[in-house]
Amino acid sequence: MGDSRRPLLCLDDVDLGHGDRVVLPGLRLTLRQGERVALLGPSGAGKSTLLGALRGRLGDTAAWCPQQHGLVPQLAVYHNVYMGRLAEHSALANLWNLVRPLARPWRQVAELCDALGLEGLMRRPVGQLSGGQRQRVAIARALYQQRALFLGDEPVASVDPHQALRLLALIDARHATSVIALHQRELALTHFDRVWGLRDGRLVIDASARDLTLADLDALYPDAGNPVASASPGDEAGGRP
Ligand SMILES: Nc1ncnc2c1ncn2[C@@H]1O[C@H](COP(=O)(O)OP(=O)(O)OP(=O)(O)O)[C@@H](O)[C@H]1O
Repeated sequence: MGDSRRPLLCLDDVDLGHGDRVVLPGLRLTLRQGERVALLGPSGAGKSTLLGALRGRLGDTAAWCPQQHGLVPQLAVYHNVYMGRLAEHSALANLWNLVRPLARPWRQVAELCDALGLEGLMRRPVGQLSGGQRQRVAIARALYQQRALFLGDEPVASVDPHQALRLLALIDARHATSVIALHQRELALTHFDRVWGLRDGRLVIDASARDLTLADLDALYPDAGNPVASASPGDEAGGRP
């Protein structure tokens, strides 16, 4: 299925990193239209580095949900979500909106907040929300951007497994193509079309999800054989057995 879809972006022997520091040398991969890709790998493997590079190349076609959320704690949920499209409005409209929210964006943000279980929190400063609620505000802001493609750096890391599924379904409903970093291996197999797996600076898995097993994904994690060490990422994500 993957190969028949139109390539949106191809990396062919590209070095990715930060300044002089190469993290992912000689990377080769193709992102295809309509494909949902799970990006897996241990901490420090280069998931954020790869997402940053995709984001740089895809530009305004991609909605972006960063790992650190980038929310302004003093501002209300509404204003944080509205920031997703700040650049589309004039400075005057943005200033006015800060004092007195504009009717149309308010309705659109309210709809998103309802869908994300944030109803009643539109006026609440983000600094007063729980970690899971902040995560959903960050997703709302990315959805509000209304782009064709979604790039997410662990957007479902701090929610329970049931909620993770709901959030991924919401992302899917609004974006045909997505690349999402996550630690929940089962979700990667059940919810995505393709898995990219990074380890030791290399893309060691680039395969259709239906051709992979949990054992294949376990091999990405150097501590997979050690129950104490391997329990921690899943416990944080709430999704590993
Ligand atoms: N701004 C930066 N400057 C230099 N090196 C960086 C920078 N950001 C990340 N790195 C390094 O690049 C490597 C890959 O980091 P990256 O954040 O891409 O990994 P990750 O897989 O997203 O990790 P995590 O799951 O912990 O978020 C790490 O060795 C990290 O120290």
